[in-house]
Amino acid sequence: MLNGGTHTTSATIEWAVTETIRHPRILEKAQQELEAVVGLHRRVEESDLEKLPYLQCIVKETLRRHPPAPLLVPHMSTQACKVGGYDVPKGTTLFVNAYAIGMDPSYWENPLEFLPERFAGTAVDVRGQDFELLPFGSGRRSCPAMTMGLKTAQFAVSSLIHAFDWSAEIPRAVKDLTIDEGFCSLLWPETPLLKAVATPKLSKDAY
Ligand code: HEM
Repeated sequence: MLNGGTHTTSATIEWAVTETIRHPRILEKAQQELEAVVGLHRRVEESDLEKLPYLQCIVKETLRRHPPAPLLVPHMSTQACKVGGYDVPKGTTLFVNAYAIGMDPSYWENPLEFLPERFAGTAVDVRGQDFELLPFGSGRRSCPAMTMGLKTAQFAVSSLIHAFDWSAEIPRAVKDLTIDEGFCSLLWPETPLLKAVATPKLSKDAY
């Protein structure tokens, strides 16, 4: 429970903040939404999250582009079945490649691109009902804490980009920042992605 809940959530937060800082256009759009909903005189509260659709798109896109558990956890077939024309005997260990599903160009246009807008105005969600996007798995053994994971990630990401302006530390240019992925059952940033510089942007009494 502790392992499954901590690294998955922290990887989501790290990827989301990194992608947002790498794309100044996305950072600016998210900050505009936050300023309109929350303002500059207090910090984000949990009750604000549902009023932040663009922020929700950023977290969804993060879970598509960098799913923290790209192969979910191993499953086992409880009975013999056929999948995609292949016979799967009872008792077979099965891996679901959620990473490949989220990158499938027949479902996702320009899948390598980090583009939160692709979720605007669509009903596609991350909760296991839409099979083109399965960062939490699906069915009986899907993540039992997906709501908690989502809310925690949304809260942390929105708090960080609302309370601070972000820039990448000179001399590394923003465009050169690597997003190489490391994999050891979970999908991690291969190298520390950013030495980011945070500049407070709220009124002093908000901190
Ligand atoms: C963004 C955050 C999270 C992501 C992306 C995530 C993802 C996943 C995935 C992919 C699975 C396996 C599903 C499958 O194989 O079908 C899983 C299972 C699980 N997760 Fe999460 N998770 C997150 C947060 C959490 C949190 C916060 C907790 C606990 C507080 C948690 C507890 C668990 C547990 C206990 C299981 C095993 C369920 C079972 O075997 O029946 N997860 N999670």
